Amino acid sequence: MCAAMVNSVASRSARSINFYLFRFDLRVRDNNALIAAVERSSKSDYFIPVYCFDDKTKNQTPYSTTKASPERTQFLIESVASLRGGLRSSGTDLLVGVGDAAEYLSGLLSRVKESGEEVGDVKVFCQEEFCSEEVKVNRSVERAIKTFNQKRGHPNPTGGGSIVNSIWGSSLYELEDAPFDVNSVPTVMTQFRTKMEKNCAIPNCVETFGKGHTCGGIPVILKGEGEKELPGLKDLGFDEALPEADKRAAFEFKGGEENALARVQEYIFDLDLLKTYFETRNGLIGANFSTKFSPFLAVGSVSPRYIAHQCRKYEAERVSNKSTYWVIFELTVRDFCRYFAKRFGDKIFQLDGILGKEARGRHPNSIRWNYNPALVDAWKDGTTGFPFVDANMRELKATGYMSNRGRQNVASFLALDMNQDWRYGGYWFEEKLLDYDIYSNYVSWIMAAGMTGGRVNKFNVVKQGKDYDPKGEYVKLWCPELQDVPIAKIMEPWRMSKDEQKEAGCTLGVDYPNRVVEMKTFQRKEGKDGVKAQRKKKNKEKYKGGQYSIRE
Ligand SMILES: Cc1cc2nc3c(=O)[nH]c(=O)nc-3n(C[C@H](O)[C@H](O)[C@H](O)COP(=O)(O)OP(=O)(O)OC[C@H]3O[C@@H](n4cnc5c(N)ncnc54)[C@H](O)[C@@H]3O)c2cc1C
Repeated sequence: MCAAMVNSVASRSARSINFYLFRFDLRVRDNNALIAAVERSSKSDYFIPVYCFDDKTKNQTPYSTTKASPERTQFLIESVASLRGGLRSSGTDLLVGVGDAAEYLSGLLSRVKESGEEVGDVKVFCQEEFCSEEVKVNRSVERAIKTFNQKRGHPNPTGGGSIVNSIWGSSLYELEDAPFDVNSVPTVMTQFRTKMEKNCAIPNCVETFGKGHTCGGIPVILKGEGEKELPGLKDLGFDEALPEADKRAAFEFKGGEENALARVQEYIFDLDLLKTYFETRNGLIGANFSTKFSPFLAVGSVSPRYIAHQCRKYEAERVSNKSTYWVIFELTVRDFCRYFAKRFGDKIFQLDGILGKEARGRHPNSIRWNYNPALVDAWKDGTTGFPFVDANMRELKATGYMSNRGRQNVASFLALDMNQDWRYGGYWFEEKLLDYDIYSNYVSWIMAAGMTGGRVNKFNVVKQGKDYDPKGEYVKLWCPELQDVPIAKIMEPWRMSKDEQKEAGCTLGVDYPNRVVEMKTFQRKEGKDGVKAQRKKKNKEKYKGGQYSIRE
């Protein structure tokens, strides 16, 4: 149908409605998808920011986990509250629903229509997400609005092919600048990073929503909706009150954009920690060995570009070194996970990852996966008898955080030492992590399990414990029963004699568990793709300074 005909059917007084559906981009600053949506709307259109809480996070997954912990849900509530505050300061509001987004949006539309107001075209904008659950939400929103259009006899019920408009966002590098198409996203991080750094500059931040743009308001009938209180934990299926936070927790921040920006300012400038990040990043205890930006990035309270620009500012004002670059490097790893998921979609959730079932038994990385509930439970509870694994798993369970070093070790241990279906680990992380991010989590898991086809990093959890926790402080923090075990044996308590166990007040099998599995000696592939060869190559790759570029 041509535009002239559409205009002739829709009344002149009808105002179009553009929804902006927030998901993992809960911020008003440097939100390029939000700004693009405003730019695609006319000032005479209504512009309605919306967030819909999932009320099914308490449901069981096929891996006997839930979709979120109460702690992460609380962090999310704080983040949405902060977003609403930010939108209000920008002259609009945030309408908040609980449950199905499609039902919520069509309910809002019906209310506008029932108020007697004539509704023009309806569009929904959102940040692009590319795994099945989010795509399913988009499809059901598309269907619901099409049905609304059909019922009201709109001449163009399908919105000309796309009612829902997904816009790429929350990455460091812009998709359209990438020197490859989506089907050729490199599957090896080093290749991805080199290509991005060589060919792309990190774009400038976009202006804060509401500053440079005037957008249409919210229909009068829906104004009260924005005044509704946000749901609490109980409305989302959890107990009202959270258990008291563990005093040993490394992450002790509240959610929200202001808190995210405050943490960026604190870490980079106030505490002046950026210049030593490379040396401290493998730490295990406390808030400051790494940035702790991840929970904020996961819900989108801050953008990676904003962080990159703050790093560049720091470099200009204070010092530029390997550490200042390395935070950008890590954000590039985050990008890698997003781009990888964009290319492979739901394969990141599948047992054989991108290798596919057909490679089972034939690919060098192939594994015969098992599922032994007792072993998986021991892993989850931190009772495997391997102190470095147990300390990390107990920290995750008690606090929702685990260092990157810890995550790599426990993932490798579950998948490659215990040989358990890695998805039990992926889903457990999904439930527990405060910084759970669909792409970073599942891409990291399939990489840990060797299911991307690249190099397999099998971690020796005893050696890693000795290297990264040489005094056993971290292990003792989370496994206090090992407090008096001699330091030489703290990562392998099974080497203690009966007398030593008695002296340490730690009898194996009574005070601390016996090992649930033997650690395997893993036959690594050698040759040009082998671990030794790769390591040699890596050691040659010296830091040459400022490898990323930024649009000033
Ligand atoms: C099995 C496994 C699962 C993981 N699951 C998640 C997850 O659900 N959410 C998540 O944000 N990170 C995940 N990571 C990556 C990493 O462990 C965390 O991002 C990091 O520990 C968060 O702490 P930080 O913010 O202090 O990180 P920093 O070391 O300060 O790094 C700065 C930022 O860079 C990004 N980053 C750093 N390392 C990685 C990485 N390996 N992969 C992707 N991004 C990275 C994060 O956004 C992080 O906030 C996972 C890693 C593994 C091995």
